[in-house]
Amino acid sequence: MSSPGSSRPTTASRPLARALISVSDKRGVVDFARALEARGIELLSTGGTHRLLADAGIAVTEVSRHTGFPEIMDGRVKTLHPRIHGGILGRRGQDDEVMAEHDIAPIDLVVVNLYPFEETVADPDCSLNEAIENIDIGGPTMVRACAKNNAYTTVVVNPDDYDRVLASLEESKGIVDPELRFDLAVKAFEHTAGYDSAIATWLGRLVEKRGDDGRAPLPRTWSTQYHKRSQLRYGENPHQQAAFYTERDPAAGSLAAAEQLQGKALSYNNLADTDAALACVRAFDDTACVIVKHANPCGVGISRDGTLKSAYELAFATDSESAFGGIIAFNRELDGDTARAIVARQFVEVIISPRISAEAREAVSAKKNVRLLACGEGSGERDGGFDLKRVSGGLLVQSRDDGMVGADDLRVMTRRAPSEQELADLLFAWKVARFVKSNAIVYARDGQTVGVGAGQMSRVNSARIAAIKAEQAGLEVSGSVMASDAFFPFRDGIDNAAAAGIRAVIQPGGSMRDEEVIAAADEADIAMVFTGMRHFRH
Ligand SMILES: NC(=O)c1ncn([C@@H]2O[C@H](COP(=O)(O)O)[C@@H](O)[C@H]2O)c1NC=O
Repeated sequence: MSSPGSSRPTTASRPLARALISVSDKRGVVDFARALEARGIELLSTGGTHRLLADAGIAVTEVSRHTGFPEIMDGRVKTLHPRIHGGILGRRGQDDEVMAEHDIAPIDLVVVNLYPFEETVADPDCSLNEAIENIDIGGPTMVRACAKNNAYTTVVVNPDDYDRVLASLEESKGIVDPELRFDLAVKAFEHTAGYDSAIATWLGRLVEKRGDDGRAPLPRTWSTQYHKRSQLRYGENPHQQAAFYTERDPAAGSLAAAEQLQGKALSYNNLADTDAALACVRAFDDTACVIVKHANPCGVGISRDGTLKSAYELAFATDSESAFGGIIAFNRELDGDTARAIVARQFVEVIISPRISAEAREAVSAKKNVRLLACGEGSGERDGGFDLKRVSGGLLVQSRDDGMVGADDLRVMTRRAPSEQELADLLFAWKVARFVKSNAIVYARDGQTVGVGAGQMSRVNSARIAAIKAEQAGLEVSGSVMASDAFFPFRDGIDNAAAAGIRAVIQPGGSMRDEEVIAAADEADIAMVFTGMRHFRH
């Protein structure tokens, strides 16, 4: 660990003599306080924490007794007193005289965690008053003071760190190691920064105008906190620096919550592509497999016989060339049969699945470099999630594209309505198209992608590429359906599809030339439905 541009404080400390404990999250605090007491450390504490410790038989002095000033205003003022803050902030050796003059006893350890603001406002019915009352003032003030004075004092904001502090006290004869004090101080500033950003974000929504759609407005300032999970070898390219940051408590089923069971360290591109694969496979209720290459699905399959292997084989068959070195995602437990089929057939960078069977683990272990991830069950997302995109000098923020359409949302625009099978294929192709970079064209049949055309500047070219892919794979376009992530600006897209034998089309509609496009479909006896929803993905 190194701190740029500064030397690490190593000021010699006296043994820790006095601690102040004031916690909302009371997990583990009784045992911790008891261990401090056993070391002869004097304990001070605020109302609720004091009651808990005293009831447990621990010798503890109430802060109000220590300051000679009662807790007032329903706890709004408890620790905001010079005898507390002077005791925390005094520079040992330098401020001793002034401390003695004002009868301020040094406080060497501050154990504080804050009012649960985020948990409180997570309730959609939380009132402004409730939110305001859950803004902790005294806690962050002590935390910041103690973190600032870490040359002499120790601050603990997370119960998970109690053991580290006790171990250090044990090792260094009652003095907390300076490296640990500094680490805990930085953690404390991160903690208060995250706390304040949560407050600013929640309140920052209230000062912005609610849109016509009735949705809660985006906050005035964007300041979400992410925590460094791992330093990556490099970014998208070897000359780029990179790291993986995650939410404090990632949702179950998310990439950030996934456990890596084997394989090389995940790279930046592995993480980005795995996220794309996971998002796509999660869109399916049926047993599905998605293979992603360079952020686009190159093959998607829905099991025809209930086995995961069948889903994988269909996905692989769409574009076996691109699947080489790809990312494979499943929405069911990875079983031994499927794992064996993968490792026997192809080079794969990452396999991710909610759960991995012991047999599958054994099969993949033959290829020790393959990264095997279990992400757990769950949607992987929390409501109200946003996509962020850096632009020069700014940040674009949008709510996630989680718009779904079902059979009832579709408008049949052509003389011929899709058959039941065509309708199922259309909905499948539409789900896949949502995860393909624009312009996206997906040909599909019987729960299998037949060809995927991604990321082209012209929709017609995406359609051509999808056809080329199908031809290369030896899959029949004739009789398939086509999904387009956005409307067809001209009838040529439909004319080409008709020439290739496409039987049904799903697209948002909304072009100036929709009538021409519909006429082209009618001329070819193609059934076409409009979703009324676009899925651009840039
Ligand atoms: N007002 C104060 O002076 C004050 N001092 C400490 N607190 C908070 O009071 C909580 C603990 O309260 P109690 O020990 O009464 O359960 C902690 O989350 C702590 O951060 C305060 N509360 C809010 O600001």
